[in-house]
Amino acid sequence: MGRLFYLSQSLSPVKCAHFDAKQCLSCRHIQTPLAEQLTAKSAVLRQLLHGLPVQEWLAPVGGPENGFRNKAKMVVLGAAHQPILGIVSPSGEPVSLCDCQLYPDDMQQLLHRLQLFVRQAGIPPYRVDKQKGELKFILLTRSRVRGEYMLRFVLRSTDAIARIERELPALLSEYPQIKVVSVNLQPVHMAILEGDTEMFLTEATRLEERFNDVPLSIRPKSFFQTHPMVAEKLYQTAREWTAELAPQSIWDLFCGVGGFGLHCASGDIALTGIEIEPEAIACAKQSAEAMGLEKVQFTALDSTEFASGKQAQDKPDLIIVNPPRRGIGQSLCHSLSEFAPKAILYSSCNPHTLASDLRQIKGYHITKVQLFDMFPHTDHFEVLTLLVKDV
Ligand SMILES: C[S@@+](CC[C@H](N)C(=O)[O-])C[C@H]1O[C@@H](n2cnc3c(N)ncnc32)[C@H](O)[C@@H]1O
Ligand code: SF4
Repeated sequence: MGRLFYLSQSLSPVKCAHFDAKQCLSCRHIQTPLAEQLTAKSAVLRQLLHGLPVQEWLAPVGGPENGFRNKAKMVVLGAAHQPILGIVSPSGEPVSLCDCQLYPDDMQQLLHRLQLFVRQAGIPPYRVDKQKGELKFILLTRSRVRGEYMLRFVLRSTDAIARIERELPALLSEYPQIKVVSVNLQPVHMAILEGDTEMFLTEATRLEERFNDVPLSIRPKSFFQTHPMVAEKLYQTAREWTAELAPQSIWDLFCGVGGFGLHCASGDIALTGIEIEPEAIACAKQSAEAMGLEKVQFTALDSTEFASGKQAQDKPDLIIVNPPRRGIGQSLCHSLSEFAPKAILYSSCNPHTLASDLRQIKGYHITKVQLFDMFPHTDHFEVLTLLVKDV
């Protein structure tokens, strides 16, 4: 593999007091310098793709070692008079992670302020053991381009909404960069993070983001990449590889809010984006409109059904797939082999399912593989792979 490419170089490990105290073990490799982590990830990837001929291994792409993460999912713990936003440690104690260094400084500051907000509003944290209390999680997402926030309260019932609304004006005047506030109702006593009902407490319902020159939107239920700096490079790379192929038409399957397709499309290229979550599709449509793209169609559908259904008759030159961790599976691998587009661009956050899917797609050879370090300090990473049809 070529030289590592970093936005910032670091040879010494990052220190995290919570990790050292065994309070939070999420970053299991945080004591290893980032460059070494990436070398180890590259070795894992090579091992998993062993036996698959790869023409070119490109240099892995990394970012800064902290301050990169745009999304915080905080469990609300403690009591109404002393709430804690964080996690339950492996030894069972509540730990505040408002100072987690993965978040930018301004986000850490806001998390501390939100801890105070919960206290001032007097909202009782939900107690899993007693099945009592109201506030389960606080979800905070930051748009990098504008430094703006989407704040979501996950509540057991509507009982605490009046208390949130009472304290909200003071919070919003102190933090005008909070643009979207909503309540998500999750009434079930289960480990799931959020429920179906979303109630907005602000007029705005989406956060504006921009990667490279592409405007993107973040809505409560739309998937969005959590490492903007590396995601931006991932999309840009997909765009450059696509330009070399000069396709007339593209499918972007599992398109989310459209990041890949919108980077790769242009006025001349027809783009079809397919995604299961309607909120994400609404965002993608809005971005396409803002970009003035006309030959674009985004539809909320199951990707596998779409690819195996009648609508699949107009076969594209390029199919982009960016599935969840489970991969695309046998049926979609089969459909891709049958459609036989000129090329397939597969971006994966799980190299295990990627390796098994690649072995099931027939009639293609892998021309490029590049690792993107989207999840520093963990075992996870993103991989972009280009498959070109055999002649
Ligand atoms: C890893 S995310 C990628 C999203 C997008 N490509 C991006 O770059 O942000 C996977 C996406 O697949 C969507 N998804 C999950 N199952 C799906 C299915 N069966 N058909 C279509 N989309 C699905 C999820 O909602 C999610 O938006
Ligand atoms: S998630 Fe934050 S607090 Fe936990 S180990 Fe990583 S850096 Fe430390």
